[in-house]
Amino acid sequence: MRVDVEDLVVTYGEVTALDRLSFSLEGGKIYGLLGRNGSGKTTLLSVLAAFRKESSGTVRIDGEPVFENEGLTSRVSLIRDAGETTDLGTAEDALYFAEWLRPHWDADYARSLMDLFGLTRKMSVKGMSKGMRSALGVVIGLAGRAPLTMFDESYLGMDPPARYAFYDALLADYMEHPRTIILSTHLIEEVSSLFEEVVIIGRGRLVVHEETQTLLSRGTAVTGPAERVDAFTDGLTVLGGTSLGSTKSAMVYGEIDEARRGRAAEAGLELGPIAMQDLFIHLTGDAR
Ligand SMILES: Nc1ncnc2c1ncn2[C@@H]1O[C@H](COP(=O)(O)OP(=O)(O)OP(=O)(O)O)[C@@H](O)[C@H]1O
Repeated sequence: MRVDVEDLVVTYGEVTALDRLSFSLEGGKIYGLLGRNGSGKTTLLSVLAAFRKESSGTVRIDGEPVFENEGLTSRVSLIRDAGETTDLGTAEDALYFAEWLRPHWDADYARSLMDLFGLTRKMSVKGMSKGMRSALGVVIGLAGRAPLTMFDESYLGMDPPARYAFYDALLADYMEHPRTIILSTHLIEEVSSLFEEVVIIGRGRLVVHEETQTLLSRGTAVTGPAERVDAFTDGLTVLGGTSLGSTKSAMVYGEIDEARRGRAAEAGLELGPIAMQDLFIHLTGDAR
């Protein structure tokens, strides 16, 4: 599903959570939504899911306004950090409700995901651990197959094996049933390989919206003898670096053109990729 956000403002009393935010997602991809604490990610996803009304600006999904649009309710799913369920009833009740709400619900798939995460239908939601609740939310989010499915740090409560099982399941199911998926996360390195595009927000504003590969191509690790690395990176934007003996590795932000690449090779320097997390820290460092 296509998502268009234009000049979106959301305020809570004196606090401006989203500040004239604009971007468009063409849909049919897995998107990463990144931002530091309080940057507005949850607020944005809540508006996209029609849980919250915009103060001003417009939000459209497949060209339709979102708020109080009943036609979109079954097609848009937001799984929040504590899962999508209330405290009441059992896992079975939660699955039953999700099946009722989601026209694309796949009951067999839900069953296999419950097994994967070690959940049983008779468990009371109230008695579940944080990780189990998150896993139940993930089951509901995946098996619902909503054309726009959003996970708001929904899997943070899960332990690493469960999280990796979620990433694998998500990718496999997305390949079979392509849809628009937005993942908000702080675990950037764990999930960044899933993202086709990344949206980074800071202080309620857009910092970057880019294809993942394009964003990653902006960062380069320059490694070699310390004094040659320093000479090569002089005048470039250096994000940070590490040294081991006389060898140094510096992280550079910005395009390195062919001529410079040639000079690096002549100087015996190695050029390699840097992690998305490092780019994120650089891009959002003072954007709180
Ligand atoms: N219900 C609320 N009432 C008042 N202020 C709120 C409310 N919800 C969010 N805010 C404020 O809006 C801003 C954006 O918060 P939001 O939860 O959307 O950010 P976030 O990027 O999801 O943060 P985090 O990564 O910490 O979960 C913050 O300044 C926050 O304090």
